[in-house]
Formats: sequence, structure tokens, C-alpha cells
Amino acid sequence: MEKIDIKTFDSILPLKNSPLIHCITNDITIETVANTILYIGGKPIMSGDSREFRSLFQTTDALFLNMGRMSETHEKNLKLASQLAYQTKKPMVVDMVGYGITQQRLDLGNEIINTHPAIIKGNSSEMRRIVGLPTSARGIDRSEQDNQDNTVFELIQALKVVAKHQPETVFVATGPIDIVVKGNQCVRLNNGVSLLDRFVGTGDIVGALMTTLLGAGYDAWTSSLFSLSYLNIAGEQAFSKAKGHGIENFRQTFMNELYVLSSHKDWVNDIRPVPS
Ligand SMILES: Nc1ncnc2c1ncn2[C@@H]1O[C@H](COP(=O)(O)OP(=O)(O)O)[C@@H](O)[C@H]1O
Ligand SMILES: Cc1ncsc1CCOP(=O)(O)O
Ligand SMILES: [Mg+2]
Repeated sequence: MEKIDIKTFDSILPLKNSPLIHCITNDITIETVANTILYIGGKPIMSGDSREFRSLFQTTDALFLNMGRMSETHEKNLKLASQLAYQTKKPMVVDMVGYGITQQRLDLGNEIINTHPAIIKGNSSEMRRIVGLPTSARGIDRSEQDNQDNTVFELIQALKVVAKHQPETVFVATGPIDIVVKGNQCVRLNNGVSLLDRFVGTGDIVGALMTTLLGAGYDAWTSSLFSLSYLNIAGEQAFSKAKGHGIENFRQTFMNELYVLSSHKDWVNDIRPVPS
């Protein structure tokens, strides 16, 4: 069964309740992540100091973990925060940046998966490693081979097997076609432009959007489908406005669209699910 209810999407933004989102993320894209949350009406708090996690948890609405830039401290922080989220039932999204490219990222990712995040996301190559499929990707980037019709099909089948054992979690694999799996349900989304892949942080932005929606009280399925569609349609709008003016111009126009689209309801008409 494939289910997408876009009728409800046009009333989600701007958010009415300003959810407070605790982010433990990488310092490459930290400002972009914080601004993304602000642009759609959330409130970011970036903290990587474990001494304050317990008291922060008393006021935050959701937690965003991003493995991005590893260090011993970051690893300890992510482990502690994901355990706390599990114990306190805090809605949590984890971005599996570079899962499996080193032993440290593999072990850390597995430990976080065991704390049952509401959403586990990564690009298609990272998600292939999670489900035990081979990939030729290097570093934190996707391999083009992991986005062909046959490899996308293969990934969906494998994600459904894993999702069966963790039915409350939504699994998201990003790429030119985004895949969203929960239990036996799967939706593929076909929005976006290839320039989204040419600057750093696009995956982190999707994670920030998802966590903000979760913090506002939307379920993980809605938060995932909404966030992927919203980001990619912002990318399409930016492409038509900033085409031919260079990547940095595109990036700024795209960030601006993340704010501008929040007060336009008709963007939802552009959502393009792949027919099943
Ligand atoms: N070539 C592309 N065509 C369409 N959308 C893309 C493309 N590359 C990235 N995106 C979009 O950008 C977001 C981040 O995807 P991706 O590049 O896979 O993540 P990451 O930055 O974590 O590697 C996704 O929502 C995806 O849909
Ligand atoms: C370059 C880099 N190195 C470690 S994390 C990071 C940023 C990852 O951002 P994204 O996966 O969203 O492009
Ligand atoms: Mg990523």
C-alpha cells in the first residue's frame, strides 16, 4: 500500500506553535540548519554540551542528531542524547551521514538505531549500507549507481524487510528519487533539481525540516513526506529564479524559498509522487 495525503500539507506552514528543536549536528552546516528551522517557524537550540542535555530535554519538543563531523566528544554526545530521547520518548530524527564508511560511524549508527528514532534518514548510499546492500559510494556522498531504477527497487525491498522489524520508524533514503518506507508502506517522490546536490548541507536541511515538523506534533510519516517535498519544490522555484547565475546565487535563492514558500499554499500542487 502506498499512501500520501497531500491535502493536509497546505495548512502546515507557517507553524503556529514554534517548536523548540535541539540539534546536535555538524559544524559545517550548523548555521544553515538553524536558519532552516527559523524560516519555517520553529526555534533552534544548537547544543553539543552533554552537561546541559537533561535540563534542555525538559523544554525541547524534538531532537535532531547528525553524525556528520565525527569526534570523540560528538560520538559520546550522540549516544547519550539518543539514550535520553529513548528514555523520555522525545521525538528524534537521525541523519546517518557517512554510515558504514568507518568502523566508528558504523558502530555509532547501530547504537542510535537501537534507540528507535522516529525517522532514520540518509542518502541512498548510506541507506544501502544500513540494509546490508553493497555500494561503491565514497565519503559522505551518494554514488550515481545507487539511483538507477533497479538499485532503487532493490533498496525499497530491503528497507521493507528492515522496517518490518522496526515498524514504528520511518526510513528515508534521499536522492533524485526520494524513498520513504514505514512498515510495508512506501512512497517515492520525484521533485527536485540536480543543483541541490552541488552544495553542502541539503541532506542536513531535510533532517532539520523533518525534526521541526515532528516537534510541532506531526507524525513521522507526514513530517518526512512534507519535508522532502517542501525542500525539493523550494529547489525547483530557486532554479527557475536563479538559473544561470552560478551555484552560490542558486543556494541563496533556495534558502530564501524555504522561507517564502511557507506562506504560499499552492506549492503542494507541484508534489510529484512516482505512480505505483
Ligand atoms: N539530483 C537530484 N535531483 C533531485 N533532487 C535532488 C538531487 N540531489 C539531491 N536532491 C534532493 O536533495 C535532498 C538531499 O539529498 P541527498 O543529496 O541525497 O542528501 P545528502 O546531502 O545527505 O547526500 C533530497 O531531498 C533530494 O531529493
Ligand atoms: C562535508 C561534510 N563532512 C562531514 S559532514 C558534511 C556535511 C554533510 O552535509 P550533507 O550530507 O547534508 O550534504
Ligand atoms: Mg547527508
